[in-house]
Amino acid sequence: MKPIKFSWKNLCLPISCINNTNQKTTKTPSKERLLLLSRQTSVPSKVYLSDFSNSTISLNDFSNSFLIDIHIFTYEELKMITQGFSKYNYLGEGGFGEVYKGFVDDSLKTGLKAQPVAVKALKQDGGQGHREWLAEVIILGQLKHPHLVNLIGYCCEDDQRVLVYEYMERGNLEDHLFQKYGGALPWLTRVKIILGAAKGLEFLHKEEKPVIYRDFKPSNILLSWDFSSKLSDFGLATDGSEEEDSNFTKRVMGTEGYAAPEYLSAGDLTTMSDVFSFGVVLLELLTARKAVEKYRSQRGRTLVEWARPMLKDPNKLEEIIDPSLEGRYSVEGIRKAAALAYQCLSQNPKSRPTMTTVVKTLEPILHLKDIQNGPFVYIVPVAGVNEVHDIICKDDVKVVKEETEKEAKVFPRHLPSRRNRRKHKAMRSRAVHSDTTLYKSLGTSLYSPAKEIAQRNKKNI
Ligand SMILES: Nc1ncnc2c1ncn2[C@@H]1O[C@H](COP(=O)(O)OP(=O)(O)OP(=O)(O)O)[C@@H](O)[C@H]1O
Repeated sequence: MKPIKFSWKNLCLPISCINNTNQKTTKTPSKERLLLLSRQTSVPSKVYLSDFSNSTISLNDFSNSFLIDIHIFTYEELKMITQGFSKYNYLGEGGFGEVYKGFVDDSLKTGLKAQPVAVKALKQDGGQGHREWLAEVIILGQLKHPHLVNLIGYCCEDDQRVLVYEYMERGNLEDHLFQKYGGALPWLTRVKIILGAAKGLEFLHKEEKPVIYRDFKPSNILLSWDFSSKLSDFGLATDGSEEEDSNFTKRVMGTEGYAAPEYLSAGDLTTMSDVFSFGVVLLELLTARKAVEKYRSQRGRTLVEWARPMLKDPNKLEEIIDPSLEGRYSVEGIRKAAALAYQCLSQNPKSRPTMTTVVKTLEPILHLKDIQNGPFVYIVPVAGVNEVHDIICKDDVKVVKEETEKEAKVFPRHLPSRRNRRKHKAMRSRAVHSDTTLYKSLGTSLYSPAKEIAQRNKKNI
């Protein structure tokens, strides 16, 4: 069930639209600044969302010198690369509009790398969509980071507003976490995903004018082939420059179940609101339960209300952890992550950690080796060694050996029956493959990245 969304997408926004010449302008504070910027030829300055409010200046009016590597497409070009927005290229639909896969190369624009792209076309329902589109262009056009989805270009033609992003092979986290694709996400993959998203948020918060993302949730976390995560959907983000417009900042926008209590009750929007939403997503990753599940009784309606009291109690914690992990996780890692979620979900924004602290807390969890029934134990038994040998390296084998010896000492006489052994193997195999893949992608001491790159080039991924 889709959570209710309250945003510009369903509220009318009293902000000027670009190219809207009928707009009544009571003041034009930024017009001069924008004209000045447009004439700059050397080092481009940053522009902020407020530069466009109450202004009749459009993005097209100045040379986009402030945007980094952004291409301007015509609507015809986008139609061509998506084969006429064909249903075969359809990726999905959000509040902004429909998303289609396409392919670009330098025959379309000089210097454009050959790559698949995601083309997001604004619904033609007028109103707030322009502001969302503009926020994406202004913010993602100027901020580049490995954990923010890369904006490749845009189209602004008559009423058409379209965004072109790098294509993310594995879609969004929501579909993986809530099992649209089947199979549970392994523990280390979850940690890798949430750490990447945390780094994206940290980067936004550390900007000179901190960017508040405002819509942190699994469907806005996109995943690449190796489960690297990137934040997308900056339509609700604000760069803090709109503070003076109380109508704008006090209006509550976001997605039900993720918004911070002080923002919901008083409209107080700070970077700590994002930290609260981050805590909700971390909780979703630990429990594989949705932030809002309508079928629950009124008392425990939200995930936070239900789970937060159990996060600090090691005995109760086990009760809320995603059962499909089947115990294959680091107990220490789970405890640290749960304690972190607890802090992020504090009612008092001042008690929440900054995203820098969040990143520092999560990073070591990725390297904890106390994974129960983990991949290292699996690959030793007689059957199956050869089949996984190709995907492991020397150091893996060393760890495997140590783990096996440790196990043999602790449980010398309780070997599993033949039937159970087989069951065990089948249960583990999924995690073995995925977590070994993850170690590879992390480039830890367990894996040599050069080998992977050579393999990928061979497969032409
Ligand atoms: N860059 C991308 N690469 C691959 N798939 C994408 C990309 N951007 C969006 N999608 C897919 O397109 C669909 C719609 O995404 P979109 O971001 O518009 O909405 P949403 O985040 O699902 O919902 P909402 O707008 O309510 O937040 C989703 O299935 C998403 O995974």
